[in-house]
Amino acid sequence: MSKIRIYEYAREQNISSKEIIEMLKRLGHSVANHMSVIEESQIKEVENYMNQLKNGEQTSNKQKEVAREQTTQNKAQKSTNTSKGTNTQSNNNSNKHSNNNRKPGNSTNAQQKQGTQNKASVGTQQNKSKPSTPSNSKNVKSKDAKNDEKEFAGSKEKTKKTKAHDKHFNDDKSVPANKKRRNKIKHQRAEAAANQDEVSHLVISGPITVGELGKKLGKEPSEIIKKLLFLGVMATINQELDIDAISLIAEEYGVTVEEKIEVDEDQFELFNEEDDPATLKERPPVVTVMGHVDHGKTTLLDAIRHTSVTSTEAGGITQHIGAYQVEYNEKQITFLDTPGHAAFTTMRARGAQVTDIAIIVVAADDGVMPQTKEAVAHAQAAEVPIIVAVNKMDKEDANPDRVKQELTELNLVPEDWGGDTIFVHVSALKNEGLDDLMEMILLVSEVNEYKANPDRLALGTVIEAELDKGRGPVATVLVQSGTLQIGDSIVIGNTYGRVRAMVNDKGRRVKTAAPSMPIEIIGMHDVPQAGDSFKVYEDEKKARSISEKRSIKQREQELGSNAKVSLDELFQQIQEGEIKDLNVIIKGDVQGSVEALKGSLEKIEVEGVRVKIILTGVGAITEYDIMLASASNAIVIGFNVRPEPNARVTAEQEKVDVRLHRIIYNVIDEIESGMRGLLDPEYQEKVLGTAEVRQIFKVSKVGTIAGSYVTEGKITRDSSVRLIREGIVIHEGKVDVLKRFKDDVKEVQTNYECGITLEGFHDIKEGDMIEAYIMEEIPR
Ligand SMILES: Nc1nc2c(ncn2[C@@H]2O[C@H](COP(=O)(O)OP(=O)(O)OP(=O)(O)O)[C@@H](O)[C@H]2O)c(=O)[nH]1
Repeated sequence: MSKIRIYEYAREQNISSKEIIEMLKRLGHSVANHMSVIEESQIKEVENYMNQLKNGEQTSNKQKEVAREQTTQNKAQKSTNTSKGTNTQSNNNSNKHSNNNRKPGNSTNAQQKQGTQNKASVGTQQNKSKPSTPSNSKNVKSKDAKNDEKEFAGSKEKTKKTKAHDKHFNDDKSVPANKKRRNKIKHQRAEAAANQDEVSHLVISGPITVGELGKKLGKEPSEIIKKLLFLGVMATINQELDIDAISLIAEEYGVTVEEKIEVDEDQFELFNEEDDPATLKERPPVVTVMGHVDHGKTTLLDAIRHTSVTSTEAGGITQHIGAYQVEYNEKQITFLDTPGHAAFTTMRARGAQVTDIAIIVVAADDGVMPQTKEAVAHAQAAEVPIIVAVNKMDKEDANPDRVKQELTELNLVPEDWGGDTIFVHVSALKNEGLDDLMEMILLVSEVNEYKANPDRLALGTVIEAELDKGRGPVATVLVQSGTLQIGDSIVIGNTYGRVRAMVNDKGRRVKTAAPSMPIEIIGMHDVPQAGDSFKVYEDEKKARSISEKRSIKQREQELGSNAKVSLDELFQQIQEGEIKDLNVIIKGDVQGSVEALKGSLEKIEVEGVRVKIILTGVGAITEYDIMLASASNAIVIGFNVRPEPNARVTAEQEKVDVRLHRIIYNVIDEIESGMRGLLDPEYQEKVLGTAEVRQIFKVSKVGTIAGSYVTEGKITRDSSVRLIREGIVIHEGKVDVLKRFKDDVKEVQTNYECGITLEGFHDIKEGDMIEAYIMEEIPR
């Protein structure tokens, strides 16, 4: 064994990779992550370090022997306990005792193996293990704090030699041993008492580092580190401790800890301000209509609007904004008239859920089509109730049973077939079945009791927004809670302003907008984006400061974070418990391969993580696929297909991991490796550019020359290329010759024409796209 990756070594040693990384860092080696390779010499250093720690602990354990004897009986008794609560209480004891016979630092694994017995130990490094409850911790302290105080005294002698009072202790060699000990304890108590005067109660609002905790407790960080070590946690001064670890450490100093959950005022979309149930009033349901192209969405929405208009206010059918309300049986229903997918994808990707009910329109003469499947996937991913409108029932070849059959395969089982999905037969063209549909919407909404508090400052979501030449930034928003009023100071996305005017869906100016009401507003300083949240504040100054904070935060996030799942980080996220289902979207060239891939991927299960396929489809990867992936935290697999150009841009913006393959085995291997943390992340593909084949020249000795036009980036002589026909990869290989006019050239930039021949491949056609790429090493 000369070179080995950290996670492999960690596995061998039964220690977490994090702990090994931590040790290496302390030893002055810079390592990137669990995939980093370590040398044999480094391993030796780590082993020495572990031995030192082990010996150190054993020495201090000896010092504790007397104290331990007192608790031996307890231990024996406790080790036979099986109830979780009791074991939790014994946690500190068992931890310390087990320090005798295990390597330091392997606490995490050891704890995991011991099951609940050690579960409540300070799971700081993993940050996920459940804490002991405060009452348990108190019990821990009653017996163990005293031991720890002694042990702590021992450690202090070692770590704080330079401090004056400790020097005095150590130098005091003439004093007899017993007296020395007595002095020490006295000193310790005095110090503890002094500290208690200083601090007896801490208010913490989230994780803090070891150093910060030391400061708050008036203790040296090294003391805290030592204490953590005895609790089985290796920590550095800059390591963050969770609230449970903080409580345990603080309690050892007799300090109580209170966790104050600070609400990040500017991140208002992230938390729900709970309204008192008594203040909640019924609100109209918000409905989105989705379906395959030409299955009749627009006709259906028009018919619904018309029904409502003719029954309530003749004449005013002009729709001004992308959402409207209709009245039926004296109840209001809000319809979002944005392209169905956008309502789900763009908004969900931003964390906004505006739709209560999804209507999936399927033409009875055509059945389930690719966009029907997509629509169903979006609605299912958003977990909203679905009503199926089987449209075009007036047509002779209408076959509603086929629709039912096909939708059953997507887990939408009709009620009359024993399922719970409502199917309504309609003809949007002939205005038939609309009453049924409206009644079903009201029924679903009655069952789900959609409610909001109208008597508060409003909050909601932007449906669409634009810059109007005359009026400035204009946004159509949906009020989701509270009542929006003219003059309100509003933060909307990253901009703010004062609501100067509001126009409703009938084009009328209004002064207030209640929950579920779509409204067009003007008065913002900038144009927000669809899916942005808005919130009203008491005054404009506050709104302005909140919006500034939001802008800064967003910029920081854009710069530094990648919160989405990527295969490279998957293993880490699985280990940290962030992922249980790996959501995957598969797009492929033919249905057969998509199905085969789906079947194989669903069989993979690693460390309790399953692959969950949320959408499959045939054809190029579209922007909608990317937005769905972004909204559902999924990765996208393209099998023999490529992303459309705007999909590629969106994937970069949304930081969606798109994996493109031509061999099923490679896909399976890659996903499985990612899940096991074995992915080799050293190389990644970088697309250089794309050229469109505009003319074909067949030359007898040369073969097919593709007269091409570089539409994006550049094509280089030494790049690898893919030939793409209608979104499907026909060939992968190398450029043979690259020419501008008669000259061989090294590269051709955007907006230039060129002649390209491919190595060993001549079946090029006009309209094909040539994508050039290189394999690039990922900097570590
Ligand atoms: N026979 C019949 N035709 C219908 C019905 N509903 C819609 N159509 C026709 O189907 C065609 C497509 O309808 P649209 O409402 O434009 O379909 P869509 O789903 O909105 O289509 P896109 O907006 O392009 O996505 C039009 O010619 C409609 O007249 C129906 O109930 N019966």
